[in-house]
Amino acid sequence: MTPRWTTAVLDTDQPGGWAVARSPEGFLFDDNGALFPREWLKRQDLPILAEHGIGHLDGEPVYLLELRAPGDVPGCGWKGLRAFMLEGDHTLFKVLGYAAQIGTWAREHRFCGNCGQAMTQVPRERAMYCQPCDLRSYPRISPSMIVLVTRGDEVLLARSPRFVAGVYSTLAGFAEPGESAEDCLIREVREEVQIEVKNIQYLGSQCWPFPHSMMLGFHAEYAGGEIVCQEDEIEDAQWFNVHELPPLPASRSIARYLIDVYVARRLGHAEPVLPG
Ligand SMILES: NC(=O)c1ccc[n+]([C@@H]2O[C@H](COP(=O)([O-])OP(=O)(O)OC[C@H]3O[C@@H](n4cnc5c(N)ncnc54)[C@H](O)[C@@H]3O)[C@@H](O)[C@H]2O)c1
Ligand SMILES: [Mg+2]
Ligand SMILES: [Zn+2]
Repeated sequence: MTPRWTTAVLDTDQPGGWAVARSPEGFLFDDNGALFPREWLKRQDLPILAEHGIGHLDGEPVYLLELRAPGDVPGCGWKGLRAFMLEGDHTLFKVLGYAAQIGTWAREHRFCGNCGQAMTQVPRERAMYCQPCDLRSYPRISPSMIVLVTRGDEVLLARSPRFVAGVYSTLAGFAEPGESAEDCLIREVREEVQIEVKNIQYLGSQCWPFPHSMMLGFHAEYAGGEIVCQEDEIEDAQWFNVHELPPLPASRSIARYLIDVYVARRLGHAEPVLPG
Protein backbone atom coordinates (compact mmCIF):
# COMPACT_ATOMS: atom_id res chain seq x y z
CA MET A 1 0.00 0.00 0.00
CA THR A 2 1.33 3.47 -0.86
CA PRO A 3 1.81 5.52 2.28
CA ARG A 4 -0.49 8.54 2.49
CA TRP A 5 2.36 10.80 3.65
CA THR A 6 5.89 10.96 2.23
CA THR A 7 8.48 13.63 2.97
CA ALA A 8 10.17 15.63 0.20
CA VAL A 9 12.09 18.87 -0.29
CA LEU A 10 9.73 21.00 -2.40
CA ASP A 11 10.46 24.22 -4.24
CA THR A 12 8.70 27.08 -2.42
CA ASP A 13 8.57 29.10 -5.68
CA GLN A 14 5.92 26.71 -7.01
CA PRO A 15 2.35 27.84 -6.25
CA GLY A 16 -0.52 25.80 -4.82
CA GLY A 17 -0.80 22.84 -2.47
CA TRP A 18 -1.63 22.62 1.21
CA ALA A 19 0.07 24.42 4.05
CA VAL A 20 0.31 24.12 7.80
CA ALA A 21 1.17 27.14 9.96
CA ARG A 22 3.23 26.80 13.12
CA SER A 23 3.82 29.42 15.78
CA PRO A 24 5.27 29.22 19.31
CA GLU A 25 1.68 28.34 20.37
CA GLY A 26 1.44 25.29 18.10
CA PHE A 27 -0.33 24.64 14.81
CA LEU A 28 -3.21 26.61 13.34
CA PHE A 29 -6.40 24.55 13.15
CA ASP A 30 -10.09 24.84 12.40
CA ASP A 31 -12.98 22.38 12.18
CA ASN A 32 -11.41 20.75 9.08
CA GLY A 33 -8.05 20.09 10.73
CA ALA A 34 -4.65 21.74 10.39
CA LEU A 35 -4.16 21.75 6.58
CA PHE A 36 -5.20 24.88 4.71
CA PRO A 37 -5.09 25.84 1.02
CA ARG A 38 -1.60 27.34 0.84
CA GLU A 39 -2.35 30.40 -1.31
CA TRP A 40 -5.27 31.31 0.96
CA LEU A 41 -3.14 30.87 4.09
CA LYS A 42 -0.37 33.08 2.68
CA ARG A 43 -2.89 35.88 2.10
CA GLN A 44 -3.73 35.95 5.81
CA ASP A 45 -1.79 38.52 7.73
CA LEU A 46 0.61 36.09 9.39
CA PRO A 47 4.20 36.96 10.45
CA ILE A 48 6.03 34.38 8.30
CA LEU A 49 9.61 33.67 9.34
CA ALA A 50 10.30 30.97 6.75
CA GLU A 51 8.56 28.64 4.35
CA HIS A 52 9.52 25.00 3.78
CA GLY A 53 8.18 22.49 1.26
CA ILE A 54 7.93 19.34 3.39
CA GLY A 55 6.27 16.51 1.45
CA HIS A 56 3.18 15.00 -0.17
CA LEU A 57 -0.08 14.01 1.46
CA ASP A 58 -2.27 11.83 -0.76
CA GLY A 59 -0.18 13.09 -3.70
CA GLU A 60 -0.69 16.80 -2.89
CA PRO A 61 2.28 19.01 -1.98
CA VAL A 62 2.41 20.23 1.63
CA TYR A 63 4.29 23.30 2.89
CA LEU A 64 5.10 24.65 6.32
CA LEU A 65 4.74 28.32 7.18
CA GLU A 66 6.97 28.87 10.21
CA LEU A 67 5.72 31.99 12.02
CA ARG A 68 7.37 34.46 14.38
CA ALA A 69 4.20 34.71 16.45
CA PRO A 70 0.62 33.39 16.38
CA GLY A 71 -1.55 35.63 14.23
CA ASP A 72 -5.33 35.98 14.25
CA VAL A 73 -7.17 33.93 11.60
CA PRO A 74 -10.98 34.12 11.89
CA GLY A 75 -12.53 30.80 12.96
CA CYS A 76 -9.15 29.27 13.78
CA GLY A 77 -7.18 28.50 16.92
CA TRP A 78 -3.72 27.23 17.91
CA LYS A 79 -2.99 23.80 19.31
CA GLY A 80 0.22 22.06 20.44
CA LEU A 81 1.66 18.95 18.77
CA ARG A 82 0.96 16.75 21.81
CA ALA A 83 -2.77 17.43 21.55
CA PHE A 84 -2.71 16.37 17.87
CA MET A 85 -0.96 13.16 18.89
CA LEU A 86 -3.56 12.37 21.52
CA GLU A 87 -6.69 13.38 19.58
CA GLY A 88 -5.99 13.63 15.87
CA ASP A 89 -5.57 11.05 13.15
CA HIS A 90 -2.17 9.39 12.99
CA THR A 91 -1.28 10.57 9.47
CA LEU A 92 -1.94 14.20 10.39
CA PHE A 93 0.26 13.74 13.46
CA LYS A 94 3.06 12.41 11.22
CA VAL A 95 2.77 15.46 8.94
CA LEU A 96 2.77 17.89 11.86
CA GLY A 97 5.52 16.04 13.72
CA TYR A 98 7.77 16.30 10.68
CA ALA A 99 6.79 19.94 10.13
CA ALA A 100 7.63 20.72 13.77
CA GLN A 101 11.07 19.12 13.50
CA ILE A 102 11.94 20.90 10.26
CA GLY A 103 10.58 24.23 11.52
CA THR A 104 12.49 24.03 14.81
CA TRP A 105 15.73 22.95 13.20
CA ALA A 106 15.65 25.61 10.46
CA ARG A 107 14.74 28.36 12.95
CA GLU A 108 17.62 27.33 15.21
CA HIS A 109 20.07 27.25 12.29
CA ARG A 110 19.42 30.64 10.74
CA PHE A 111 22.97 31.62 11.73
CA CYS A 112 26.16 29.65 11.29
CA GLY A 113 27.40 28.08 14.53
CA ASN A 114 30.97 28.50 13.27
CA CYS A 115 31.10 32.14 12.08
CA GLY A 116 27.74 33.61 13.09
CA GLN A 117 26.72 34.73 9.57
CA ALA A 118 23.26 34.16 8.13
CA MET A 119 22.69 30.72 6.61
CA THR A 120 20.48 29.96 3.62
CA GLN A 121 18.27 26.99 2.73
CA VAL A 122 19.93 24.71 0.19
CA PRO A 123 17.61 24.12 -2.81
CA ARG A 124 16.44 20.50 -3.20
CA GLU A 125 18.22 19.43 -0.02
CA ARG A 126 17.14 19.55 3.62
CA ALA A 127 20.13 21.56 4.74
CA MET A 128 21.10 25.09 5.82
CA TYR A 129 24.29 26.45 4.27
CA CYS A 130 26.99 28.94 5.30
CA GLN A 131 28.92 30.06 2.23
CA PRO A 132 32.00 31.59 3.93
CA CYS A 133 32.53 28.36 5.91
CA ASP A 134 31.19 26.00 3.23
CA LEU A 135 29.29 24.40 6.13
CA ARG A 136 26.04 22.47 5.86
CA SER A 137 23.75 21.84 8.82
CA TYR A 138 21.27 18.99 8.59
CA PRO A 139 18.20 18.34 10.74
CA ARG A 140 19.18 17.20 14.21
CA ILE A 141 17.90 13.87 15.52
CA SER A 142 18.66 12.79 19.09
CA PRO A 143 18.80 9.02 19.62
CA SER A 144 17.20 8.01 22.92
CA MET A 145 17.02 4.55 24.45
CA ILE A 146 13.83 3.38 26.06
CA VAL A 147 13.63 0.10 27.93
CA LEU A 148 11.19 -2.10 29.76
CA VAL A 149 13.08 -3.97 32.49
CA THR A 150 11.29 -7.10 33.66
CA ARG A 151 11.62 -9.75 36.40
CA GLY A 152 9.25 -12.63 35.69
CA ASP A 153 5.71 -11.34 36.14
CA GLU A 154 6.98 -7.93 37.26
CA VAL A 155 7.87 -4.86 35.19
CA LEU A 156 9.95 -1.91 36.35
CA LEU A 157 8.13 1.37 35.79
CA ALA A 158 9.00 4.85 36.99
CA ARG A 159 7.60 8.37 37.27
CA SER A 160 9.33 11.57 36.30
CA PRO A 161 8.09 14.73 38.06
CA ARG A 162 7.09 15.95 34.55
CA PHE A 163 4.54 13.13 34.01
CA VAL A 164 0.77 13.42 34.31
CA ALA A 165 -0.24 12.58 37.91
CA GLY A 166 -0.32 8.83 38.59
CA VAL A 167 1.25 7.70 35.29
CA TYR A 168 4.25 5.31 35.36
CA SER A 169 6.40 4.56 32.31
CA THR A 170 9.49 2.75 31.07
CA LEU A 171 12.96 4.20 31.62
CA ALA A 172 14.44 6.37 28.88
CA GLY A 173 17.41 8.58 28.18
CA PHE A 174 19.49 10.30 25.50
CA ALA A 175 22.59 8.67 24.03
CA GLU A 176 25.83 10.46 24.79
CA PRO A 177 28.79 10.75 22.42
CA GLY A 178 30.95 7.63 22.55
CA GLU A 179 28.15 5.27 23.55
CA SER A 180 26.55 2.33 21.79
CA ALA A 181 22.79 1.90 22.19
CA GLU A 182 23.48 -0.86 24.74
CA ASP A 183 26.01 1.27 26.68
CA CYS A 184 23.45 4.06 26.89
CA LEU A 185 20.67 1.74 28.04
CA ILE A 186 22.83 0.18 30.79
CA ARG A 187 24.01 3.64 31.97
CA GLU A 188 20.52 5.15 31.99
CA VAL A 189 19.03 2.26 33.99
CA ARG A 190 21.93 2.48 36.46
CA GLU A 191 21.65 6.26 36.79
CA GLU A 192 17.89 6.40 37.14
CA VAL A 193 17.21 3.38 39.41
CA GLN A 194 20.61 1.71 40.20
CA ILE A 195 19.47 -1.58 38.66
CA GLU A 196 21.65 -3.90 36.54
CA VAL A 197 20.20 -5.53 33.41
CA LYS A 198 20.98 -8.47 31.09
CA ASN A 199 19.68 -10.06 27.87
CA ILE A 200 19.01 -6.75 26.11
CA GLN A 201 16.71 -7.21 23.13
CA TYR A 202 15.79 -4.58 20.52
CA LEU A 203 12.07 -4.35 19.73
CA GLY A 204 11.62 -1.37 17.43
CA SER A 205 11.90 2.39 17.03
CA GLN A 206 9.70 5.45 16.85
CA CYS A 207 10.16 9.04 15.80
CA TRP A 208 9.35 11.23 18.81
CA PRO A 209 9.18 14.84 17.62
CA PHE A 210 9.28 16.44 21.10
CA PRO A 211 11.42 18.08 19.90
CA HIS A 212 13.69 15.72 17.94
CA SER A 213 14.11 12.31 19.55
CA MET A 214 14.45 8.99 17.79
CA MET A 215 13.33 6.39 20.31
CA LEU A 216 15.03 2.99 20.15
CA GLY A 217 12.94 0.53 22.17
CA PHE A 218 14.32 -2.45 24.11
CA HIS A 219 13.37 -5.17 26.51
CA ALA A 220 15.88 -6.15 29.23
CA GLU A 221 15.84 -8.59 32.12
CA TYR A 222 16.67 -7.72 35.70
CA ALA A 223 20.16 -8.83 36.69
CA GLY A 224 20.65 -7.33 40.14
CA GLY A 225 20.37 -4.39 42.55
CA GLU A 226 17.70 -2.63 44.60
CA ILE A 227 15.74 0.34 43.27
CA VAL A 228 17.24 3.70 44.27
CA CYS A 229 15.63 6.64 42.45
CA GLN A 230 17.81 9.32 40.88
CA GLU A 231 17.25 12.62 42.63
CA ASP A 232 15.24 15.22 40.62
CA GLU A 233 14.82 12.90 37.57
CA ILE A 234 12.83 9.97 39.06
CA GLU A 235 10.08 10.70 41.54
CA ASP A 236 9.19 7.04 42.13
CA ALA A 237 10.00 3.64 40.61
CA GLN A 238 8.44 0.28 41.45
CA TRP A 239 8.10 -3.31 40.32
CA PHE A 240 4.51 -3.77 39.15
CA ASN A 241 2.86 -7.14 38.59
CA VAL A 242 1.51 -7.47 35.02
CA HIS A 243 -1.94 -8.08 36.57
CA GLU A 244 -1.84 -4.84 38.59
CA LEU A 245 -0.45 -2.10 36.40
CA PRO A 246 -0.72 1.62 37.22
CA PRO A 247 -1.99 4.25 34.72
CA LEU A 248 0.26 3.91 31.65
CA PRO A 249 1.52 6.29 28.91
CA ALA A 250 -0.52 7.18 25.79
CA SER A 251 -1.33 4.23 23.53
CA ARG A 252 0.65 5.63 20.57
CA SER A 253 3.91 5.87 22.50
CA ILE A 254 6.64 3.27 22.19
CA ALA A 255 6.73 3.20 26.01
CA ARG A 256 3.20 1.83 25.99
CA TYR A 257 4.04 -0.57 23.18
CA LEU A 258 6.97 -2.07 25.13
CA ILE A 259 4.70 -2.65 28.13
CA ASP A 260 1.83 -4.03 26.05
CA VAL A 261 4.10 -6.46 24.17
CA TYR A 262 5.48 -7.89 27.40
CA VAL A 263 2.08 -8.21 29.03
CA ALA A 264 0.71 -9.88 25.88
CA ARG A 265 3.60 -12.38 25.84
CA ARG A 266 3.20 -13.14 29.53
CA LEU A 267 -0.55 -13.67 29.28
CA GLY A 268 -0.47 -15.43 25.91
CA HIS A 269 -2.46 -12.69 24.14
CA ALA A 270 -1.99 -11.37 20.60
CA GLU A 271 0.91 -8.88 20.39
CA PRO A 272 0.16 -5.22 19.59
CA VAL A 273 1.64 -3.41 16.56
CA LEU A 274 4.06 -0.52 17.09
CA PRO A 275 2.56 2.76 15.82
CA GLY A 276 4.93 4.21 13.16
N1 LIG B 1 7.80 7.90 22.95
C1 LIG B 1 7.84 7.48 24.19
O1 LIG B 1 7.16 6.51 24.55
C2 LIG B 1 8.74 8.15 25.20
C3 LIG B 1 8.70 7.75 26.53
C4 LIG B 1 9.60 8.31 27.43
C5 LIG B 1 10.50 9.28 27.01
N2 LIG B 1 10.48 9.70 25.72
C6 LIG B 1 11.43 10.70 25.25
O2 LIG B 1 12.74 10.20 25.39
C7 LIG B 1 13.64 11.27 25.47
C8 LIG B 1 14.65 10.99 26.54
O3 LIG B 1 14.03 10.73 27.78
P1 LIG B 1 14.40 11.51 29.12
O4 LIG B 1 13.79 12.85 29.12
O5 LIG B 1 14.09 10.59 30.25
O6 LIG B 1 16.00 11.69 28.95
P2 LIG B 1 17.18 11.64 30.03
O7 LIG B 1 16.92 10.59 31.06
O8 LIG B 1 18.46 11.59 29.27
O9 LIG B 1 17.09 13.00 30.84
C9 LIG B 1 16.61 14.21 30.34
C10 LIG B 1 17.69 15.28 30.49
O10 LIG B 1 18.68 15.08 29.51
C11 LIG B 1 19.18 16.32 29.05
N3 LIG B 1 18.96 16.42 27.58
C12 LIG B 1 17.97 17.03 26.92
N4 LIG B 1 18.12 16.90 25.59
C13 LIG B 1 19.23 16.16 25.41
C14 LIG B 1 19.90 15.68 24.27
N5 LIG B 1 19.42 15.92 23.03
N6 LIG B 1 20.99 14.93 24.45
C15 LIG B 1 21.46 14.68 25.68
N7 LIG B 1 20.88 15.12 26.82
C16 LIG B 1 19.77 15.86 26.69
C17 LIG B 1 18.43 17.39 29.79
O11 LIG B 1 19.20 17.77 30.89
C18 LIG B 1 17.17 16.67 30.24
O12 LIG B 1 16.61 17.23 31.40
C19 LIG B 1 12.78 12.53 25.67
O13 LIG B 1 12.68 13.20 24.44
C20 LIG B 1 11.43 11.97 26.06
O14 LIG B 1 10.37 12.82 25.65
C21 LIG B 1 9.62 9.14 24.80
MG1 LIG C 1 15.19 9.55 31.62
ZN1 LIG D 1 29.92 30.15 8.83
